[in-house]
Formats: sequence, structure tokens, C-alpha cells
Amino acid sequence: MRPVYLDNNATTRTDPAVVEAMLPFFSEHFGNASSTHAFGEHVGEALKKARKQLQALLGAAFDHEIIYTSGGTEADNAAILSALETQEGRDEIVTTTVEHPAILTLVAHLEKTRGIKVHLIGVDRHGRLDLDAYAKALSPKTALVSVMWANNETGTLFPVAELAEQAKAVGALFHTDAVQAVGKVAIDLKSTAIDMLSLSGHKLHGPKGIGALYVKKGVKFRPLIRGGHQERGRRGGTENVPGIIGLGAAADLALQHMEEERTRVKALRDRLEQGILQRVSNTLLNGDGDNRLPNTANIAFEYLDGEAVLHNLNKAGVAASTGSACTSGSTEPSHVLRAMNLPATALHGALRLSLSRENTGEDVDRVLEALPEIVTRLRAMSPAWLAREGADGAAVASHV
Ligand SMILES: Cc1ncc(COP(=O)(O)O)c(C=O)c1O
Ligand code: FES
Repeated sequence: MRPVYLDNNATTRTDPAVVEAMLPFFSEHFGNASSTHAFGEHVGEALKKARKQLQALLGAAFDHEIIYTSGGTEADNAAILSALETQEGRDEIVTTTVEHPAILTLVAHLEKTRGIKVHLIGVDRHGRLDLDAYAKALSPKTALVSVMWANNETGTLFPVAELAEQAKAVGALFHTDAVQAVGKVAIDLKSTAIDMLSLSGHKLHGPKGIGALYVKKGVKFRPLIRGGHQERGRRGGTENVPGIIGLGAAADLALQHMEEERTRVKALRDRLEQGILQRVSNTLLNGDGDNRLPNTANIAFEYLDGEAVLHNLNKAGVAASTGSACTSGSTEPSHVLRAMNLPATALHGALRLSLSRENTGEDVDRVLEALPEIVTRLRAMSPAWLAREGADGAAVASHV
């Protein structure tokens, strides 16, 4: 049976058209863009076009607002470290409890080694940001705010445009980790107060190992990687030419497919989600209702271990994850679901199903066929579930 891939928030398949666009840049057009001879010439032109393609997806005012990086993690690191250098006299960072480790690991390190004060803003049961706490945390000491656009585990969207306005009002820079949002939701940076934005190629059917940091014109930037004059001196090192070309092609395709993602993919996701909730008892939908990425479903099965559900789904030919790529395999419950205060009975039972434009109705049917039986079988072996049934039974009896 054809395997079903529902782990697109971990990574996506590089679109065949993207691979096609990249291939010549490994062979006939292998030149270095910095060279003045003919081998480099064609490369320079192609890079310019790719930059324009990414600019269009971001709605950026200028193409030189884009700095290519090795991916989302590097872009996040570059943004935070730059802000601390340029925002003299300010030594506080405001971010959230549900950020990706690319942010959380770095800010924890900065707190420990540089005495930077980090405000971690929490979320409610649906993953919505505590806006009062956010407003209170902002001050003239805030160097940078970093709030993700879309959460990788639940797909919940944060109101980054409004948050950026608030940050601007206290003179803080605003960065957003938009790794999961770019290509899935409409973005028009020129009409926002967002100063910096991180993205990653492999989350939007582009190649791995390429990403970008958008830095709004006029915002001071200190390079993370110093070297040659590439990227206007803001990121040294020979350009990842095939990667940049691939990211441009992926951006172009993402723009073309954006409407489809919002309608067809969302309809598939909704059918999948509703189908599971109807067929399986004691399930919780994690995330903010409609205010979510159109492709992401995060569902917790009470009294079960998500890893066990996942393992059995894998055997049925369905690839998904328990929440996040990097923490899968560990027995620690997700920091995102913990921050959302999920009931203890559900904390370990989460399953993330993340779709893309490559999924079909048949993929959804496959999950809906396999999953209820898996959950029933696992619950029949779960002491916690059996104890709960007993307890419920007693509760029912006491009401008669
Ligand atoms: C929200 C978020 N930020 C950052 C990253 C890291 O991106 P990359 O794998 O390109 O370093 C990811 C990928 O897992 C992510 O989901
Ligand atoms: S995706 Fe969250 S831990 Fe890596």
C-alpha cells in the first residue's frame, strides 16, 4: 500500500519542479556568483530572480531585505543576537513559552551566560497568547520581542502584526519565527511593523539547509557569520546557489497554491479532525479552533501514549508525529502542550497530523479507517484507561 505522509510540519517533500529548477546549478551553472567570468554570470542573474520570488511571497518592500541562511534555526539565532548588539542599553527579551527550541534554547543560554532577562509569555488552554502579560512585559528595557507566527505543534496563529505594533511603541525590535507560516498563510511584510522574520525552505516544499532572515530596511543588523561580502556583508560564505534557486522556486509554487492550501487542504484537515473526534471517544483537539494553520491537526487521546498510537499508525502505512520533530522519541511531554495546561490524562497522548497540498482524500480515509481500531486496541491494554472506565462506571452508578 502507498505510504501516507502526514508529517509536513516536520518537513515537506521537495517539489519535483523545485528539484528540476535546482539541478542545472549543480552542473552546467556551477560558477561562483562572485566571479566575473562567464561561469558566474548566469548564476548572478538566477540568484536575483530567486530573491525576487521570495520577496513576492513575503510581500517585502525591497529584495535586499532578505538575508539567506542555512535554515530557520540560523535565522532565529541571527535575529536575536543581532538585536542584543544593536539595541544599546536594552537587555531584556520578550518571547513565549511555546516557541521552537531554536528560540528557547538560545534565550535560556543568553540568560545564563549574559544575564539577559527573558520574559516568557504563557498561553491559555487553546494555545492563545496571554495578551495582558505581553503588554506588561514590554518596557523601555526590551531589546527584542520574538513571537512565532504559527506554532509547529498545534498550528495556532499568534496576532504578530498587532504584537509588533505594541513592541514598536516601546522602541523594541520585533522578530517572528515564521518557519511554519510562510507558504501557508498570506504575508505582506511591507504593511506591518515586523522588523525581522525567519523562514526555512524545507517546510514549504523547498530543499533542506536553506532559509532566510528578513530584516526590514532601516533596521540595524549585525552579522552572525562574518566573512566575505556576500549578502551585502551580512552573512559571509559562498552562497548556497542550488538552495537559493530551490527556495525561490518553492516560494513561487507556494504563492500559486496558497488559495488551494486555504480551501482544499483545510477541508481535508477538517474532515480528518472531525472524523477522528466522532469515531474516537475521549479525544481532545489541541489548538485555537479556526485561528490555526489550515494544514495542522493536533489531537490527544486520553489515557494513551502518543508514541504507541504513532507506532501502530506507522505500521498501517501512515507517517505522522507526536508533536514535534526534535522531541519525538523522547518520553517528555511536549513543552507546548504542557504550557497549554492539558489535563494530565491527555498530556502523553497527543498526535500531530500535518497535511500539505500533496495529500488526497484517500489519505484521510486511510487514517479514519486505521485509527479508531488502533485506539480501541491500545486502550484495552491500558491500565489507566481500564481504571478510568471503572471509575466512570462507579460515577454513573452513583447517579442512578
Ligand atoms: C517553528 C520552527 N522554527 C524553527 C525551525 C527550525 O528550522 P530549520 O530546521 O530550518 O533549522 C522549525 C523546524 O522544525 C520550526 O518548526
Ligand atoms: S520541532 Fe519542536 S522540538 Fe523540534
